[in-house]
Amino acid sequence: AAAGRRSAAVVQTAGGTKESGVKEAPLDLNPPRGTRDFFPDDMRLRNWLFDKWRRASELYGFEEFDAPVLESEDLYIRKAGEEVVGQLYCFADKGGRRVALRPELTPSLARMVLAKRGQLNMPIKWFAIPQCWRYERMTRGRRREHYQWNCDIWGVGEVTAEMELLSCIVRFFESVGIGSDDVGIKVNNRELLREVLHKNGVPDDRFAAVCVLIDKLEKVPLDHLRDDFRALGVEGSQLDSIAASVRADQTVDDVAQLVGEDSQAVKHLRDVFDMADAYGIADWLVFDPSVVRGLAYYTGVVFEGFDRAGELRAICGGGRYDTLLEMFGGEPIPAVGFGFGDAVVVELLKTKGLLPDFADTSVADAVVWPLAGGDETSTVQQAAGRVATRLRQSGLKTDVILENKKSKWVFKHAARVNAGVLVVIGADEVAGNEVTAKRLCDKEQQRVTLDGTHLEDLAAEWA
Ligand SMILES: Nc1ccc(Br)nc1
Repeated sequence: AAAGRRSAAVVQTAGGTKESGVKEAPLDLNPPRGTRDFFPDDMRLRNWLFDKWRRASELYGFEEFDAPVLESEDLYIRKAGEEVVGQLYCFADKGGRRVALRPELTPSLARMVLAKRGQLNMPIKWFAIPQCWRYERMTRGRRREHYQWNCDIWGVGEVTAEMELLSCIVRFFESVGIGSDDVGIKVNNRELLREVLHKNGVPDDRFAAVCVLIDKLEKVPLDHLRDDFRALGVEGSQLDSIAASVRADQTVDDVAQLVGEDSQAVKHLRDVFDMADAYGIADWLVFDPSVVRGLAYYTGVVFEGFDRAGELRAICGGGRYDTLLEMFGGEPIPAVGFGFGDAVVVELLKTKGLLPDFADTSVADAVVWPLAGGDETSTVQQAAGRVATRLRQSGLKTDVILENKKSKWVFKHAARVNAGVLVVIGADEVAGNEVTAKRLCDKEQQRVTLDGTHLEDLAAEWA
């Protein structure tokens, strides 16, 4: 790569060529297009968000797992015209194998479940926070990677699984100060659409592709999609009837009239809303028959978190996908899950003034300062190493001044890392097996012997 950057001025000389000096093309200091660097301040926010996601997951009894960021491309080859497949970050590796950076986690989870089939204690309730990728033409300048919290329940066909996931999402929102006035969760059931397609004579093998197109109706007018629907054999009054059935301004009763009150789809939907009170999430849920989500493999209840101000893209989304294993040649296992990206929720927190303040983050409890620079530099630096080790072994986050620094710099550094105590080690202190501990909030100080654990106790008290 370095060679690739060099534009060697090659001079033809008698008997051959030689590099006559190399003009280094400037290294591009930006991260690759569509990706992000996480400097410490960025990392503090990311860790804060991931910790909130982890706490919500563990509160609901989910176990953490992960899978490779790189998967066989075969895992994502689906024919329903999904954007996530059209933007696959895929390539041939050096062995000529077709691989892809995962655009989502669910297919990896399905592969893992299939690999361990019969050996897993069902139901499984697993969560992960994978980095997921897409390759999108940068003309739209959107990101090519994001971190997406995933929770999935496998082995439960009952609506109770949906309730666990919906309430886990709500608990997360509440844990970061977001309420049901700020955010709602639209809930629908793809089974409704399947029944409407049956009534309109659309063969079942068109269901997934029709759902992907219906999902686009949220952003694209129906007339712009008529050709795509026609390609699926759905057109004219048939299409108009289907489009009317997914209009957002309908109640569950309205769609029950359309598909019949004895419809399983209606029953499952009513079950969700009937159970919402028990889970304390009734204020969050909104029936919206226009929500189908954009993934081909959803088969049942689907849901989508949204900001009620209507300023942001969907915050999270998920649904039931009972037949996914069939796509991988396995016997189906009922499953339901959601994905929750790290971008929109941070925008929401910003608009609500709910981003955490890390100004008081304690990077270090104690700073150890060897007064180096003179003939005794090595002596005081060794003493600093011993003292820092003792403080660290006692559990105190301890920073050491690693080179000869002036006092003003040291005190400014100690303040920047929000340390509570500065332990100063001069040559005379070393000789007396002592150090000077300074409490930084009020400059009180004590000469402390290194015998016993008094230093650790004092440092812990002053940290
Ligand atoms: N699937 C996916 C992957 C990466 C980003 Br950014 N958005 C969506």
